[in-house]
Amino acid sequence: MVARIDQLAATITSYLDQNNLPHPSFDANGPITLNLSSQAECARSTAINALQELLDLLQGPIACMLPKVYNGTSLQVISRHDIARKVPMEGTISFAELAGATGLRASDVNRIMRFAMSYHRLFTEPQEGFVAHSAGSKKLATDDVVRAGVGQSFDEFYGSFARGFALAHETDMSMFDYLGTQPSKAEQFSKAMRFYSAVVPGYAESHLVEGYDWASLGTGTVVDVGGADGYVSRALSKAHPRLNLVVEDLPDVVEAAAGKQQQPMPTDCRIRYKAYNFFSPQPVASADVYLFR
Ligand SMILES: C[S@@+](CC[C@H](N)C(=O)[O-])C[C@H]1O[C@@H](n2cnc3c(N)ncnc32)[C@H](O)[C@@H]1O
Repeated sequence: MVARIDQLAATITSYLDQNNLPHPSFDANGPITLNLSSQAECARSTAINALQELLDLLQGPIACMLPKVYNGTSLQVISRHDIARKVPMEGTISFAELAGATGLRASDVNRIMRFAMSYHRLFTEPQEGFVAHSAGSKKLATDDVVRAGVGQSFDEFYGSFARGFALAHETDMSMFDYLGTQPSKAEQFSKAMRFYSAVVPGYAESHLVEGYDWASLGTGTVVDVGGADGYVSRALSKAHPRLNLVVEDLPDVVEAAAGKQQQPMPTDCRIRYKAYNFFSPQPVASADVYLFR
């Protein structure tokens, strides 16, 4: 399959070269479309299908079942605050200036923009802390039809997921309040979180456990905010038994989790459970880490 993709890419490249057309690029001055002949266009769509199949094969059958639209928050924010038009056509603007222009916090702007850069290939960061356009973000800034399409998809449709849940379930409650009234659905939600971490490779808690220098915290305190039944904290505690862990979640979840803790735990495990609503002030002051995932 890879040889076939190579061959198709060569067909496209040779058409572009022969016709003096720009090669695909996310650079701010890169082409938005390739203007291919019907034969080269056929090579392009065949290559895309083959690459998609290769990607699916490498990601495996579970990833093929998962929705692709959960990661729309950065596009929602970019659209709602018209960020593409706040970035200059030439040159850069700092994250801090973008924060000032949008009224958002600089740390939020930083995370949202970097996510859009890596996931959607919108904007670039040519110098640390400074944003410039990519081909996609420049198009978003200059084409009101593209802006409308992104706004409709991510500010209107994506933004109504929460209310959509309430309508679908004929309730005025938020999803988590609703789950609190439906034990079997709450159990499904809790298992679904295990599904993501145990079955979907990129979400495994091992990345969190192995990706940070937890040992440097010694007997420090880690608060696992919205920690569900504490499976992430248990994995952390297993690898770093000296850590003190506090799992915080809504009362129903904590109650159910505490019930499960009758199962044997490692004797040196230091995990406490605390009922807490994260829209209220944090009750555990001065922890070393507040974990939110
Ligand atoms: C997406 S799950 C993530 C669970 C876990 N942190 C993980 O990494 O799998 C979100 C968690 O936040 C909890 N949660 C939702 N609203 C909350 C609130 N207002 N206060 C505290 N926890 C909340 C849910 O009960 C759920 O366990």
